[in-house]
Amino acid sequence: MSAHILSGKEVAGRLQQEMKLQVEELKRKGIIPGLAVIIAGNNPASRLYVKKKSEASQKLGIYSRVIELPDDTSKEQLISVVDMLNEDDAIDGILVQLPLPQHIDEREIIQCISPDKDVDGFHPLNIGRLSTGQDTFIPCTPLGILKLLQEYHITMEGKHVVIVGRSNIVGKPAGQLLLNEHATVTYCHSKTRQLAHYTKQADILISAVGQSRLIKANMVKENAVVIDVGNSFDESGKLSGDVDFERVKEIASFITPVPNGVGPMTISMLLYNTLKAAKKRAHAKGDSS
Ligand SMILES: Nc1nc2c(c(=O)[nH]1)N[C@@H](CN(C=O)c1ccc(C(=O)N[C@@H](CCC(=O)O)C(=O)O)cc1)CN2
Repeated sequence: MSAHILSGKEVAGRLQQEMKLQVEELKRKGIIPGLAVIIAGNNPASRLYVKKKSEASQKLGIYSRVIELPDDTSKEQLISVVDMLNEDDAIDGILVQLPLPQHIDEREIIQCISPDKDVDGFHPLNIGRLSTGQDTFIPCTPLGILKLLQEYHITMEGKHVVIVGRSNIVGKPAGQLLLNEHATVTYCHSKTRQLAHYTKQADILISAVGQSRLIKANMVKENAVVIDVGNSFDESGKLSGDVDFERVKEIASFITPVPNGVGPMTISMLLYNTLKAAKKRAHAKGDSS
């Protein structure tokens, strides 16, 4: 039997309808949630993602500011934009679209974002909070995966989750998050020997490497849940995930498609984190008045 499709598009749409009501409620209290996205350079994929973020924010009634900087922006210029946004009361969430141009060390920029406005959850303080199980901004893609699993009533406790990819954006925080949900987590990466040996053991397999159709049917256990975070292009230039979807769907119990699986959830969770930041502002305003 063919796997059930985990439709990120559908779930994200539902969550956004709920969040729209929450934005309206905040506005009634005099708070307009605000999100600033900084993009440096001309990476076409990054530009598309930023456009999606800005459009989705506006659709919900979130104030959206996109700051476009040239490819040769210096580290100092970028930091001064972040500093300015840290001080701006109209902005609840700040996001620096990654990757940055090669001459800039992402880590140096991310640690300048106020942890209270770090809606990507990439600041070292927020990473520490996640790893110690404290309330924090959880990186958008891992949080999107968690919400998607929850929406389809897929439990994580005691399951063996195998993550292929160890990026700071997806792989590492996804492992921390699912560990907090009491899963047993195995990380695989580009230096892992006999990848299939591990992937075949997964109850829940998450692939986040950006390599078109890396995960073949013979690498997946019968009835596994398969989450595809990949967004790359195949040899014919078609958008493709990390998973050989057509074959793997015959083996898996649940599977995310690409597009319309994890991608829309990433965008929704950015809105969720921005609302979380704005709610804190509303709370602080209420407390002081
Ligand atoms: N600062 C950040 N940078 C990056 C992040 C991030 O979370 N924060 N993640 C990725 C890119 N990303 C968001 O920024 C992202 C990737 C893919 C999608 C998406 O919706 N993909 C679609 C397919 C693309 C299309 O529509 O053509 C899908 O899978 O349905 C959204 C966001 C790296 N950088």
